[in-house]
Amino acid sequence: MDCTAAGCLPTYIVLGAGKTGTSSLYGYLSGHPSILPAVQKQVHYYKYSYSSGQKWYRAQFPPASSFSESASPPVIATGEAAPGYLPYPYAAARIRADYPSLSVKLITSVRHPLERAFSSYKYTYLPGASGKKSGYVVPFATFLSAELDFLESDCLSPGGLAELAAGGEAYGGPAEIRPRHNVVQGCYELPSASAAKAKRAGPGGQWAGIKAEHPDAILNAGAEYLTAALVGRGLYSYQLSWYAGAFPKDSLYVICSEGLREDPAWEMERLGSWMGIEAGWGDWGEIVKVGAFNVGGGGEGYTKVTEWEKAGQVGLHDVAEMGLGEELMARVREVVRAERARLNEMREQGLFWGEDCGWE
Ligand SMILES: Nc1ncnc2c1ncn2[C@@H]1O[C@H](COP(=O)(O)OS(=O)(=O)O)[C@@H](OP(=O)(O)O)[C@H]1O
Repeated sequence: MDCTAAGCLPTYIVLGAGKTGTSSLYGYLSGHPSILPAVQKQVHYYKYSYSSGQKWYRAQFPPASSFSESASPPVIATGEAAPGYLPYPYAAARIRADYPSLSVKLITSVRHPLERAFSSYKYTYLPGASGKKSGYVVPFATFLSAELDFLESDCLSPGGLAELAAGGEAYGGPAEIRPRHNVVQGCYELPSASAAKAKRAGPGGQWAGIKAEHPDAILNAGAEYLTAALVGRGLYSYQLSWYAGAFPKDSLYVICSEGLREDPAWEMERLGSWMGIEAGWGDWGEIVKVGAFNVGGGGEGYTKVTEWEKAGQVGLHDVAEMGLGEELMARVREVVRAERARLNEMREQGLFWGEDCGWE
């Protein structure tokens, strides 16, 4: 471990994309006797608090005296999970700069992009969840359709916003790991010259048609960073490619959130052994019995645990409830198929550990 008088750097970091099961992942890891939690799940250092400095960051984790390789069981790991790291290439560059020996273990969970999008949408816009602003509540299908148009025409097209925003100030990292696509920032967030160049208003360009038709549409309710890119955040492969470029192949572990729902003990055993946690040191089966974290979102939902019996089909929504017509559903499936194929291609190149998530 990298410890100084100021404290220890985490041995693992969960790179969240938002709404992909990271609260459970962090909750289970923190439940193991060989892994100590941070002072809070969402330290957010590499996104919001980098200017606080590394001394501050080290103080977010237990001191060196808390770890011992000779204890029984050994206590050898600590870490944090943040929903906002994966989509931002500057987070990859910052993490790399903080770990010159590239020794940190990077874990991310990916979830069926449609389920992820609906979870974000519900969390922010549905009555009760949003309730923050009054106005026209844009149906999920309308958001999706507008975003798919935008992805095709402006964002992912050759020379589009995602490419234009790769590198440059938004990134700020070394040239050799410069991303080829910066989807979330480039297409949804930067009020940049690149957006103007592509003749979009940006940010919010994906909503141009919705704004014109419904001037009272609620667009920026609450966690806008989660909802501006309902589909874009689920294009994990583009985001993972920065980490794959910045770290050795065996530093990255990708877990399917569907696996974490269906057989959490097995998933955690596999992940634990990749992290160097030996089988006899703790009982993952017992640890995951606690339930599922952050089901249905809400406030600081990442600390909320729902017993498995009450959680129902965690992370599986009724497609009928989403209100997508056949044509839109077919478009979504095409995007999901392409994303699954890109992830599998990276996996086959040995870029990260994990399995095909089997998304349809
Ligand atoms: N064990 C397990 N396996 C798979 N999926 C799970 C699990 N536990 C929680 N969840 C679902 O993950 C969603 C919350 O994700 P996050 O914790 O990453 O959200 S956040 O971005 O930190 O707010 C949230 O999805 P929704 O309920 O659809 O909102 C959780 O239900």
